[in-house]
Amino acid sequence: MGSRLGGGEPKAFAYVHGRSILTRSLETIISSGVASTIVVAAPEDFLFRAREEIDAVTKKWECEISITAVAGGSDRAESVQIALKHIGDAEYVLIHDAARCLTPPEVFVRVVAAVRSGAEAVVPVLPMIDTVRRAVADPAVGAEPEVLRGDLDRSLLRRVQTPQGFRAATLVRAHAQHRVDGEPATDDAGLVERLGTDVVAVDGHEEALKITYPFDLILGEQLARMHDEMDACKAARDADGAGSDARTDDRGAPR
Ligand SMILES: C[C@](O)(CO)[C@H](O)COP(=O)(O)O
Repeated sequence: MGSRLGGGEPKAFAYVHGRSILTRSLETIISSGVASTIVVAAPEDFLFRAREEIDAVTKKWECEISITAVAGGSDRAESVQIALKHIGDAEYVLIHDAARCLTPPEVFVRVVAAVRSGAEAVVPVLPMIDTVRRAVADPAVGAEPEVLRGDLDRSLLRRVQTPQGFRAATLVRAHAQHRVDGEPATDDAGLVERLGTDVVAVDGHEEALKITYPFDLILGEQLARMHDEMDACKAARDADGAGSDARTDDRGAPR
């Protein structure tokens, strides 16, 4: 729902330099060339809107891959479980946060290469750059204020992004287990890890930021503007130069 972003509607429909977060995510996935089927899990009341955006993207890209929208569940895990019922007999599946709509296509390609070469679960990661400490309630005063106890060794910690890639059967098994144990989880790779399966890390990308708070939207807007302007410059150059591919921009997007 994107309540942390504010704005009163699901964040997938917030605009980032003229295109919605959902549209930008779909376009990136299409341009990465890795997907044969895309399933969008959207809040039930916004399914119509999601389908309108899907239709527009499909038309713009003359896209032949199947893109469907399904009503999501009450939380992230339930939405993924519902979406997994719509992937047909796919051998591999990627789970992506629409909110990471500026993820460069190369990250999708890296994740898919790793699952194709045998990893059961793959996540893009970045190093920790801040000092990280554990917060505990101050026993002297109750829950607030919290006090900090002990450094965590940041060289051993990673910031985990999406798309997260899986052998489909492994992810289905992880979610079946989750339905039984009910342990909270903030991502899919965490569920797979609970099966005792290794999760492999590949390089993530700073531009794959998760648009969560209003500040992220400001940052995303600037990044998107920069990319869109670069694409427009390239288009203009291509249009000037005979013989070059003037039909697509830097990311391969149709004009
Ligand atoms: C999956 C994720 O993006 C990995 O960092 C993150 O856990 C999603 O968190 P959210 O609270 O569901 O946005």
